[in-house]
Amino acid sequence: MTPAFSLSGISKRYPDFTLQDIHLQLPEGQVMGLVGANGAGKTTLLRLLTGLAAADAGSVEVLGHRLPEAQVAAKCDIGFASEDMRLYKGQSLRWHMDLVSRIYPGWDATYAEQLLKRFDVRADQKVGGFSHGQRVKALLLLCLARRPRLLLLDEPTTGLDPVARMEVLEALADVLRDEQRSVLFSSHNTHDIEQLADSITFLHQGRLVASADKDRFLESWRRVVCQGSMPDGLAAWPEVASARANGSVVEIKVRAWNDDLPGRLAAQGLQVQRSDAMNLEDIFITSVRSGAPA
Ligand SMILES: Nc1ncnc2c1ncn2[C@@H]1O[C@H](COP(=O)(O)OP(=O)(O)OP(=O)(O)O)[C@@H](O)[C@H]1O
Repeated sequence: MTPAFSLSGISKRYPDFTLQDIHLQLPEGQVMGLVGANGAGKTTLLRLLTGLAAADAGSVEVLGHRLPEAQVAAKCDIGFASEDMRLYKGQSLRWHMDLVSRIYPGWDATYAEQLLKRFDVRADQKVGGFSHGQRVKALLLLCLARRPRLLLLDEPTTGLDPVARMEVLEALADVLRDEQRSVLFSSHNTHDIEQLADSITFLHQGRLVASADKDRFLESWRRVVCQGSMPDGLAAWPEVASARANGSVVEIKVRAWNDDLPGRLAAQGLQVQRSDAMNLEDIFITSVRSGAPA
């Protein structure tokens, strides 16, 4: 089956930043969450997939189309929504809907009307008067109602109040019931990613440091509580992302749990008392602070 996208050996250089040697594929029908700190390169990666930026090295294929050569064909099947996209302030949302429906043959007018109701935005209002949340919803509506095969969403829920956020997440979950549609979305909200994504891709300073099935990724991380005193060199173990002592309790955050770890810790005088799952937010913060691969 043709993947929704395939990036192979991609590099993109800016004066103060390089996205380096990215190899990444999204199988069709899957949802990938893109996680990374500010400036990690998430938007750059999304822009490469839309053809808005060109790679300096490597190859980009979207829905079987090679970019930038076949970007016109690819763009018919890609829906991209990003906060910095411009709408015509003096025109209504209805005007934008008519415009997009004339350009894209896949426009689903019935679905567009449903989204208007669900998002509670007025089609006859000029978009220049929209609040931030209404603008985000308008952009998503224009993107979703085209029924693109690949949705690329840059921070789709940033700045939304909890109710609006839930509406947007529910609309996305609806889209995802159709198994032919694939989604890559970046978010600082790790809860959204945990809720929607099948897989998680972690960028750190322009490098891809992890990309894995969500459940496997979450299972590999553990917060381990031990009794004893901190052995020398523990923080340098490859699977240890952080280690700190508080009296005779040592808390270790482990990025690659394996069953022989308790035995190896015991050999260093540490008795494992508990090992708990970690949520994505905790994993994200621990990885960024440790500055090391997830
Ligand atoms: N057109 C450009 N010219 C020069 N530098 C750029 C350009 N676009 C992005 N960069 C730089 O590339 C780096 C990565 O930016 P990018 O927007 O991809 O990060 P991000 O992970 O999306 O960040 P955020 O979470 O803050 O949105 C930043 O240091 C940014 O300044």
